[in-house]
Amino acid sequence: MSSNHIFNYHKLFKLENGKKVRGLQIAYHTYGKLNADKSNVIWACHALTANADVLDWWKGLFGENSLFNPEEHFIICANVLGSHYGTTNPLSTNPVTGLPYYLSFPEFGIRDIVKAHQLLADDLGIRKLKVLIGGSLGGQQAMEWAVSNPDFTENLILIATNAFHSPWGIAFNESQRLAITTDRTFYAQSPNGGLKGLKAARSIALLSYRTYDAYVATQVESVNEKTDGFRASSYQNYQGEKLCKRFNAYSYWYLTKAMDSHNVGRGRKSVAEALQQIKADTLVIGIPNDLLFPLCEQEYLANHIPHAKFQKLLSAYGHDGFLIETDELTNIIGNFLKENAKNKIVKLHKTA
Ligand SMILES: CC(=O)SCCNC(=O)CCNC(=O)[C@H](O)C(C)(C)COP(=O)(O)OP(=O)(O)OC[C@H]1O[C@@H](n2cnc3c(N)ncnc32)[C@H](O)[C@@H]1OP(=O)(O)O
Ligand SMILES: N[C@@H](CCO)C(=O)O
Repeated sequence: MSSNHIFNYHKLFKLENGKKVRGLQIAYHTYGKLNADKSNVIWACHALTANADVLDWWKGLFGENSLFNPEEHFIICANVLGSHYGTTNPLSTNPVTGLPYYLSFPEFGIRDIVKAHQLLADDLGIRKLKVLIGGSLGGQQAMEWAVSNPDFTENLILIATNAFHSPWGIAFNESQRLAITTDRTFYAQSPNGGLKGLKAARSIALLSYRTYDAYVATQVESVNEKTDGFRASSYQNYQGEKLCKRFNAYSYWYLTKAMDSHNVGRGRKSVAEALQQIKADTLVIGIPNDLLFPLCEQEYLANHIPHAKFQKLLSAYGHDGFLIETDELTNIIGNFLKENAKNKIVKLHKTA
């Protein structure tokens, strides 16, 4: 049902900052079949440390018998530039030197990720998306794509994301990079370089992805006698180690930089004017207790994207709720898509 592929781009890939990537490779998954009129494409953009296998990390929303299912839809998810999961990244071999890039990898931004995915879409002959969806860094990509190519997407779903990364978000990312650079092995430039730092970085990041209540619900002690060895401590260690087993510090470094530089207003008249370029029917979803991407950021999006709808997603988890609350997301997004389809039929009848 799922197939994973590699797209090779044979020309030089020019980044927003003028630097170039030679031999760009994009790892992507597809599920289901493209229908005859190519009107069933769902494109999912992944967040910071996920991969192209959206049926794995977003199960419940994506999968057999789910809202986005391969029986009905042609689902595409591509691994982002700089990530650990198959797309060109700092551990890839630089064709010019014959050596891995590590810290010589060029800095890139959300626009470069989107530009790469547009090349992939063009190569696949995809002219229109039925749905473009993403949360967090995935939402930043989906938004940038809908701004830079407004006719490409029919329905846009933006979850727990923002129009430009906030000083608060940048400060969290910088703290994580500081943790990585205290690990001197980061500069040794080997595949395992900086892993102790990465462990600390993930521990810091989790504090922004979760909530006080989530820690109380899962990590509270059952006895009063403890003075050390707390569950919450072992949880932070475990989560840090878990990421180190599946990711690398260099990709993490560059991807947090890409998130920092996200700003749909750069090089355009303003952030508001950029958002007004969006033509897709848009649903913005915010999580009220999201510490990292607070609700005011999604309210701003909904107020500036033409005719956007806004919905709250309740979650005890905070920001990471967008990956976890798939039943509620199914309800909210399913209703939005049904309503849109109904309105389009009514419009067609009126104009007929
Ligand atoms: C190739 C790949 O593997 S990609 C993996 C997919 N990852 C992604 O897509 C990135 C996005 N995903 C995520 O960020 C996360 O997976 C989320 C937000 C969806 C869920 O987070 P999780 O870490 O799975 O859930 P949660 O915070 O409840 O932690 C549960 C884990 O912590 C462990 N744990 C819980 N409490 C403690 C504790 N006190 N001490 C030690 N370990 C603990 C559990 O045993 C469990 O371990 P497991 O993951 O090995 O089963
Ligand atoms: N938990 C997400 C980041 C939060 O958007 C990830 O690891 O990709």
